[in-house]
Amino acid sequence: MNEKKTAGEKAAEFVEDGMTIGLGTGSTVYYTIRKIGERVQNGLKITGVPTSQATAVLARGCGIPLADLNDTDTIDLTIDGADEVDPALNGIKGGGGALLFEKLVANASKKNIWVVDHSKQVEKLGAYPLPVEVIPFGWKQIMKIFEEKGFRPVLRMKNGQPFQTDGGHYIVDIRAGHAGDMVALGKWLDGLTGVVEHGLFLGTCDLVVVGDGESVSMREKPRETGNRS
Ligand SMILES: O=C(CO)[C@H](O)[C@H](O)COP(=O)(O)O
Repeated sequence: MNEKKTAGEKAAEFVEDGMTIGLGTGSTVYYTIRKIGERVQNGLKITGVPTSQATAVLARGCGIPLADLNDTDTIDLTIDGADEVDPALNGIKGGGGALLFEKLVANASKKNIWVVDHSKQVEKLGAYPLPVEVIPFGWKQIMKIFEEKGFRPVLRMKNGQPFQTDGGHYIVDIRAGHAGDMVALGKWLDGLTGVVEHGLFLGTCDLVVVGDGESVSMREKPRETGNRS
């Protein structure tokens, strides 16, 4: 069973006529976008706000009308993937390198749904390398800081060159498993000069749709979960 497909397609059912929809990036939300595209061909009227160039190309190919985030007042719903999700629906994102635009779109959205296969569910965040988006100037200085903290940083590469995000930045993947307090880690990263964004999405996700074997399950954010960061 293709769990990414079942989860991705299920989430497309939450899209309603007239909505502005944030379109995430990755191989799971791919199926959501394809399904939304089918519904658009059958008369559904929505506007999509893409979180990456790759998603814009995909959505355009599916016939979904698009708008830039700057030309959008409110996003009703964003559907996106994730690399790890804990029981409180906090997560790590950015495995595909689109974390900055994904977080901007997510923060502008009334509701956020994540689509994942069952392997993405974890008790505790941090086994997955945490992507940190940094400016190219002086990136080695930031690597040094991460090394001193024991985060074992790795500059993400593509075809022998540093991977470049759609925003023109680099990504350093760090091992944050031992950090424990992810809220404190997120705040520390937010305060580091040269760091543009990080892949900790805390309090962002309202509902996760999980492909699990033959079935799909859904979990809502527990009420006590705090603010987005
Ligand atoms: O954050 C992301 C891209 O920046 C993706 O949503 C995340 O990496 C999950 O991708 P996939 O569905 O391909 O496993």
